[in-house]
Amino acid sequence: MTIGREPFERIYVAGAGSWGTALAALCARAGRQTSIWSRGEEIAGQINEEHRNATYLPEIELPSTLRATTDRAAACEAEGILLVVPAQAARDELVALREATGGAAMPVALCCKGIERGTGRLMHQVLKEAWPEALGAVLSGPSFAADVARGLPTAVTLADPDESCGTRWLGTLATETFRPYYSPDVLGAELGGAIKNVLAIACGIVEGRGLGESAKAALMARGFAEAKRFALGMGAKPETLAGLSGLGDLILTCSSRQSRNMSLGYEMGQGRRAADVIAERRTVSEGAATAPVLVSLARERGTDMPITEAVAALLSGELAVDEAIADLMNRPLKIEG
Ligand SMILES: NC(=O)C1=CN([C@@H]2O[C@H](COP(=O)(O)OP(=O)(O)OC[C@H]3O[C@@H](n4cnc5c(N)ncnc54)[C@H](O)[C@@H]3O)[C@@H](O)[C@H]2O)C=CC1
Ligand SMILES: O=C(CO)COP(=O)(O)O
Repeated sequence: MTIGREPFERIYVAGAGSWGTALAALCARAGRQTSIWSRGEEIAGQINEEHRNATYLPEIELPSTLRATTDRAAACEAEGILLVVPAQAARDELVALREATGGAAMPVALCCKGIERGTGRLMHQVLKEAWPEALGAVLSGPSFAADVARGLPTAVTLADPDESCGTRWLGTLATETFRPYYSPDVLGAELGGAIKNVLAIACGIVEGRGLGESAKAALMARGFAEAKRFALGMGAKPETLAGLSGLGDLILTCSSRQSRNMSLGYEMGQGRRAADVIAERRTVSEGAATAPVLVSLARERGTDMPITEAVAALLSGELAVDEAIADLMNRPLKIEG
């Protein structure tokens, strides 16, 4: 396998939130001709004129070569697209991009971490339906936008069923401080990223409620067990779950209140209603939308996911924190696995 040959030289980033902006800055600094699409004129103007995204990544000076636009026609010039809108907005964005590019066979790296409400589809399945000609890949792993934008060392998974396209993505994204590893396992990479967001809410609740470090470690380990149970049942590979996009991202997101999911859980643990916390934020907490969908999928498949069930019930207000803890602790004793 020859890694990193023939990078995509022209990149279009769909979404100018924190992660889209960080990835666009990464590509532009690596010398790629990069355009970033924003829904709003204000952010596009700021990026072009002040080289800053004051709303989503205020402390970072962006490269002056990065061009922002509100016109999806810019995607026609690209050799590769990074999709970085919230998971629930992915389908509409992909349909619009397909129209803008005339249904081109475009490499599209899916960077959002979530499962679609209503359909239970993963992002690569949404891509297949919304833009069947596109060549899908998944970029996932432990990577806070602010860390990547600052150039702090980061390693992630780039999953692509097509090895030659995958190695082109590696060559496109790799820098001295950003290290993508190739995997063919799109399903595993996506599931790890989507499920860890739900588990991070649970860890935040434990921290916010002051239940201690031992409880948090137990939750992470049992959370990982249920993530693995579900993902392997769907056909994901165990090594992907144990890797950067699975265990790696679970550790990061559960450990830091920099995570929007973890901090949402923290506020819930402090007694606030999830809906109130979500309503006052500008940024997305993907786990809140993914939790109920994941519960439905797990029930359909007969997979036991007690922590995910508890998070969904806490988010909807059906259950109080202390009741959820008591339910989890009083389950029948069983063999670990
Ligand atoms: N921020 C991070 O550190 C990381 C985020 N991600 C994932 O990237 C995805 C995007 O997250 P962020 O950029 O952090 O979110 P964000 O909350 O910082 O920004 C969201 C962006 O999406 C846009 N947006 C919102 N609704 C939209 C819609 N209906 N149609 C089109 N655009 C819409 C917003 O205008 C904004 O530009 C999420 O799935 C997240 O899990 C993945 C890795 C790291
Ligand atoms: O996915 C992330 C880090 O890898 C970011 O997590 P949050 O969306 O919870 O902030």
